[in-house]
Amino acid sequence: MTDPLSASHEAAGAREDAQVAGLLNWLSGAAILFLSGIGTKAWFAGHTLHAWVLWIFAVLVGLTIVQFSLTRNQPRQKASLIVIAALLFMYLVASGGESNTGPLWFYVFPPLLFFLTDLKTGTAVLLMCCLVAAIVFEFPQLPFVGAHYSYDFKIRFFATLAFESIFCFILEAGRLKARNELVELAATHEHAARTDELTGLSNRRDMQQRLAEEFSRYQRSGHHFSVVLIDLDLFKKINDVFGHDAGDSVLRQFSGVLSEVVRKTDSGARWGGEEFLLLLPNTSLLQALTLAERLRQRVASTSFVFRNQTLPVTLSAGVCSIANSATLADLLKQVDLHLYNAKQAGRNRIAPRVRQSEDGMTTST
Ligand SMILES: Nc1nc2c(ncn2[C@@H]2O[C@H](COP(=O)(O)OP(=O)(O)OP(=O)(O)O)[C@@H](O)[C@H]2O)c(=O)[nH]1
Repeated sequence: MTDPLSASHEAAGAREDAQVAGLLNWLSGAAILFLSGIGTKAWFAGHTLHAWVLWIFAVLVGLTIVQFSLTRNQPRQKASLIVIAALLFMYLVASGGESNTGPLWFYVFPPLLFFLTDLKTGTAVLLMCCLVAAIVFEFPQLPFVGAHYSYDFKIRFFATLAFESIFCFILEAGRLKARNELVELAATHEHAARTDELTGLSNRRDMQQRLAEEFSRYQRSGHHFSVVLIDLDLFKKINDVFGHDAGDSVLRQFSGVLSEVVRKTDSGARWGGEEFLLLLPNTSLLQALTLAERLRQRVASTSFVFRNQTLPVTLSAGVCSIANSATLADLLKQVDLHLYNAKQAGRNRIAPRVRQSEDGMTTST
């Protein structure tokens, strides 16, 4: 049977992905504006090559937006942005940018890295870039290195960068911890709102949502589904004779049997007091009747025990397919009517009944 808790986690994950996608686009747009603007300034200051390099980086960032809109692959977009940012900062350190101010942009790198990737990868990339910066600082005669930095600048640059990186790391670790706790809490609350406390099955509210989703899927794709409305027989008697705790125990034991009998794709919910509703996707009326009958037999042959006393438990059920109903409300009305007929016919049975005709065809009445 489908698990309401994993559904809550999936919903939270999808919401977060959508938020990150929006933020990434905003960030990329801002980066393009900055790079184009500073490139233009460099152009007018006579630093033609520097201007072209910055514009090329602006185009590369633009390409990551195009890449994401075509593939919807967020991890790949993030990886591309990390590579672009690392190359840009390396270029700024090696060339010195305008008036040797290039390394100042390096301070943008730590928070950006921790936003784009996890703490471990972010730290690894940051250390690697710092190593390259240290080599550039130490060996200004290397090819592609056009900047010379003073000893004081180098010391202060690494000291402040180390301070900023550690600070960013601690903040990000705290943010992640708080975020995980919040996601867990939200999922727990959402799970509680969808679950019946006594049996652990979905509650009526969750089932109504599932029914609405399945009905719109049926309208779109034409895939049939069926429902089974189950009522435990003479349940009041169990409560009266054995006590309310015994009744609660029967409801829990029955839920266990129900979960064992139905398929993983089916959903079962506690519909009301001692009533349960099964939603069976891609299931015809006859298939649903077969499953309901199997469940009835299983319950009738199971020993429900409470404090060493065996309790008499049987069920009656109504079954209906969406193929025989115009609307969801009509489906629920019909299945309720079938349940009523099963009760009227003497309980411990399923309605409509299945008949084997002379030509071997199976029909329901
Ligand atoms: N122990 C327990 N009993 C419940 C719970 N919810 C509903 N009930 C009881 O279930 C009983 C249902 O009784 P009825 O509606 O008369 O139905 P029934 O005795 O099952 O008779 P039929 O449905 O006609 O077979 C009532 O006594 C309710 O109090 C619950 O959560 N725990």
